[in-house]
Amino acid sequence: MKPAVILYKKLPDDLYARLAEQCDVTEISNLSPENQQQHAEAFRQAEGLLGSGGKVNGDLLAKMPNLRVCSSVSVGYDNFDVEALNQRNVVLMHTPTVLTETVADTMMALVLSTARRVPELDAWVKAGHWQKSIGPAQFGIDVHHKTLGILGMGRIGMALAQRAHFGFGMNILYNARREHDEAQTRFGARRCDLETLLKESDFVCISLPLTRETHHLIGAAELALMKPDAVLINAGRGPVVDEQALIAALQAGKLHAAGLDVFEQEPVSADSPLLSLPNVVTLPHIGSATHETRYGMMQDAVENLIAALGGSVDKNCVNPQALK
Ligand SMILES: NC(=O)C1=CN([C@@H]2O[C@H](COP(=O)(O)OP(=O)(O)OC[C@H]3O[C@@H](n4cnc5c(N)ncnc54)[C@H](OP(=O)(O)O)[C@@H]3O)[C@@H](O)[C@H]2O)C=CC1
Ligand SMILES: O=CC(=O)O
Repeated sequence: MKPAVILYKKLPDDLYARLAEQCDVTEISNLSPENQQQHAEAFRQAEGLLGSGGKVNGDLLAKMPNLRVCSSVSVGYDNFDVEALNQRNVVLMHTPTVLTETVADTMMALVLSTARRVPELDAWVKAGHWQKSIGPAQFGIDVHHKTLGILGMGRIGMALAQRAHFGFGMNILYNARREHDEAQTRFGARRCDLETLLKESDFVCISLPLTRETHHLIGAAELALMKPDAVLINAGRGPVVDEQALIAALQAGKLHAAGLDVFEQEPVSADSPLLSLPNVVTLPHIGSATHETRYGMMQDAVENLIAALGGSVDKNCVNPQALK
């Protein structure tokens, strides 16, 4: 008999067919309480869960007594209560690697668009303000040969360092829990403490996961350490930055600009002051959102689920120790 799975994400037809060949699929739009109630029996039967967005915690696990594998279409897994999964011996699979280069591209796009004011000046031209030669009021700041500080020198941090070092001749600083020799060898990157990185960087780029340790890691005190002409880029998770403190720092002119792909609340509220600050570039959490990469993530998530249901967790597994 095929294992029963709940699918809470729309898949392309070919990937759906691949999943349905191996599993008995119940497809729902999301993990809302209404869907959980309406499909209570499917949740009770399910051995697998595949999708992205929505909390997977003790409450949901209580409704899924047969669950063995969760497969997330994301690399970040802060939506999952990993301790609760471990207690229940539920394996969690995710999609690192396939999205790394694309997310680094997004971060570099935020670096360039904040520094050179691309969205702001695009709106200015389209509004008909370009009536004569531009002057200092339209100038930006250089990116090349500046110092780029990376918080979280993992897969994405390394791919960003590669772009910044080889493409833009930038000096690289980083902060991570451990030394990354490869970053030193390939990009001449220097590991430093958070305070030094914030004080010395022209661009502070966050590619950290959201954990108890990283929640509000960047608050008012940390923002105050940054140079007044520095730029903050966040493509990790919104709550790594205390958003109210960031708004206050930007409104007080203590930072040059910010480039944000992630927010404390997503979608960001339409009345957030971040949306009316001209020196803030906002994106709707599109780090990995290209056709090719999103397809690759969904493909990996399907294969991860099938492999883990079959007892194989050799790659892309967050908690292999949970396998019984
Ligand atoms: N905006 C978007 O669309 C996307 C956002 N992301 C976010 O990016 C995150 C990183 O992804 P990825 O690079 O693949 O993950 P990795 O696990 O490869 O890298 C994470 C890095 O963060 C560091 N880190 C973790 N906790 C701390 C801490 N407390 N203090 C200092 N450093 C810490 C790790 O340090 P060490 O090396 O020492 O272990 C590691 O260098 C994801 O978790 C997700 O939240 C990912 C994809 C898309
Ligand atoms: O935010 C996206 C992810 O893959 O994590």
